[in-house]
Amino acid sequence: MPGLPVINPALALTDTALLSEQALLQEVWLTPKPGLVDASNSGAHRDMDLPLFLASIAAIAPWFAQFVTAGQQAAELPAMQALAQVRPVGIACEQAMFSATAGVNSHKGGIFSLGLLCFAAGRLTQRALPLSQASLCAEVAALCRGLVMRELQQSGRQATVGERLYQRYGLSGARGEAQSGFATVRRYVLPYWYQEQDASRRLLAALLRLMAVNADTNLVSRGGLAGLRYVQQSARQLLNSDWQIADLQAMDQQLTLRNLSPGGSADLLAVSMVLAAFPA
Ligand SMILES: CC(C)(COP(=O)(O)OP(=O)(O)OC[C@H]1O[C@@H](n2cnc3c(N)ncnc32)[C@H](O)[C@@H]1O)[C@@H](O)C(=O)NCCC(=O)NCCS
Ligand SMILES: Nc1ncnc2c1ncn2[C@@H]1O[C@H](COP(=O)(O)OP(=O)(O)OP(=O)(O)O)[C@@H](O)[C@H]1O
Repeated sequence: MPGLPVINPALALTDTALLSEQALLQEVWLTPKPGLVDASNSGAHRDMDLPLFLASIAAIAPWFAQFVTAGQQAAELPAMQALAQVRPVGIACEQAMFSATAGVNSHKGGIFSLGLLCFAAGRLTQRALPLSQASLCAEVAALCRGLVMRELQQSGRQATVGERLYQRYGLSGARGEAQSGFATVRRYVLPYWYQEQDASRRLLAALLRLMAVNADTNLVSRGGLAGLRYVQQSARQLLNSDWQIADLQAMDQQLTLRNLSPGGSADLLAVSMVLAAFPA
């Protein structure tokens, strides 16, 4: 696939920030992705395309090292207090994204999840602890302990999509997934990572696995619970078959027609790519 950058395994143990940037690049170039922005089309999106995503990634990329540094600086704080140290960095990074995209939300979810991973990596390395899928996910879970209760259950706020969908359906979205230590990624994606030999097919299979199970608030905000169910069932059907690229292209058309975009699963695909670079 033209333009698809490849993660250099030699970086895996040393640079979570660089891995995060490469994961975002790989995610957006990966084609065909149902309903999402990719190299062929903008899926269900009318306000975004590949050049906008590349501009957004260029704006976000320098922040990943800031998340790692913030983690190193907050290494000695108890996990529950450390989250407050990373949030201003996350918000500044979101602002850099919105400046680069003229106000379009291209990567809010990705910034949140990858920012937490980078912050966790900084905290662990500063304490001379080994980086692994298990240690990174446990650290993110510890950082986010109580987040869903504080920000979604108790606050009662309905300012963002995620806050509204929690009040309405009890979906905890990106916060819930982080608080669980990326349980969806650990349970449904990483164990099957090397089942596919071809790099691009491996990523597409991982995306299908995510779409089959993830309670993606992007899908619910665009198509209600029926939209979420539709995507989960379509992905499950493909996973139970000998799926080919043409099947993903057909699914792309169906999701685009229905205005459905699994943005949360795209974010978790990037998280999966970063984690897959580390030992279990
Ligand atoms: C928590 C955030 C994502 C709030 O957004 P919101 O309330 O709309 O939440 P919601 O979960 O619905 O979705 C946000 C985005 O996450 C992604 N997402 C949706 N569902 C899921 C899911 N199940 N799992 C993972 N990601 C998901 C989508 O891309 C979506 O657009 C975030 O914007 C925030 O609080 N930002 C402040 C910066 C910050 O705290 N950073 C800390 C670490 S960097
Ligand atoms: N390739 C991709 N294509 C589309 N969305 C993606 C992609 N990769 C990640 N995402 C995630 O999807 C989210 C954007 O989804 P969406 O545009 O549906 O949200 P929104 O802007 O809140 O809603 P709307 O467009 O309905 O106003 C981003 O936060 C981003 O993290």
